[in-house]
Amino acid sequence: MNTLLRVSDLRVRYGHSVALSGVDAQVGDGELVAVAGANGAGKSTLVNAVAGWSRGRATVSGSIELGGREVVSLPAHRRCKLGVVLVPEGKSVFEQLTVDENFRMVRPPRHATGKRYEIDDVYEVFPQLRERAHARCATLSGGERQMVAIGRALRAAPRLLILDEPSVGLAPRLVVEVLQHIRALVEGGLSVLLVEQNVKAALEVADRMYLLEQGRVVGSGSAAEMRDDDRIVSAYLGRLAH
Ligand SMILES: Nc1ncnc2c1ncn2[C@@H]1O[C@H](COP(=O)(O)OP(=O)(O)OP(=O)(O)O)[C@@H](O)[C@H]1O
Repeated sequence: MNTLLRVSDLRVRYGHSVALSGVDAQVGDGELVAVAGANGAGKSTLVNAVAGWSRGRATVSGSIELGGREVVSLPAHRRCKLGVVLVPEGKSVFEQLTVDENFRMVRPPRHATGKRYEIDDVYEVFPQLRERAHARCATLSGGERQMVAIGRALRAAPRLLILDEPSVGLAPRLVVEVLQHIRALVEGGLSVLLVEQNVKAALEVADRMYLLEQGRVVGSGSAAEMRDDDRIVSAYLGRLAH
């Protein structure tokens, strides 16, 4: 499998406070890689750094390669044109606009290298949104809103889709549904980097997982290996559940 994203020795500081130190991580073509860790472990900092976003004054060093090209010093909009598309945590939809209007607002970059999703293609991915095409997003369920957010990201022709906690605030049934939609996109060839608090659900769909603790990768492996990792079992799965 070709490596699409290669993060090497990534360090991120907010002022004097170190949020990530020496992080190495990869995402292969057509791979779903999850990132897990406790609150404050550095998950959002990692995916924001990959996308070139920052919620504050972050100092980033190290290497971030996309398809062999160094992108660490490129601004977010240039990375987006190269196919790095981030859906941040929270509501990334325009609530007062309809589903259709949300999709129409996003056009793929002219020289997009990722797969282009026309609006009809997005409705193929999320059939239930077709029925709600003319509904204002404010009237949708949390799960549907998350699908709109992902649909908007697909419209930007991603090569690497980055999702920061897409299941936050969703009922368990919807968590599974949203994650299954994400898995289906990966089966279609997309590469996904997924931050997910619900580690059990993430391990059902991910190919591999990184575990972050205090800004460092303390464990990584295939979903099967991580299901047996003592830290994952004790912190997220529970001995009995296991
Ligand atoms: N803009 C900022 N300015 C200063 N410190 C920050 C900033 N953003 C994050 N941090 C700090 O960096 C560390 C990593 O935060 P981050 O949000 O990446 O963790 P996380 O694993 O995504 O946590 P959560 O699950 O709570 O979202 C934390 O100690 C946090 O307080």
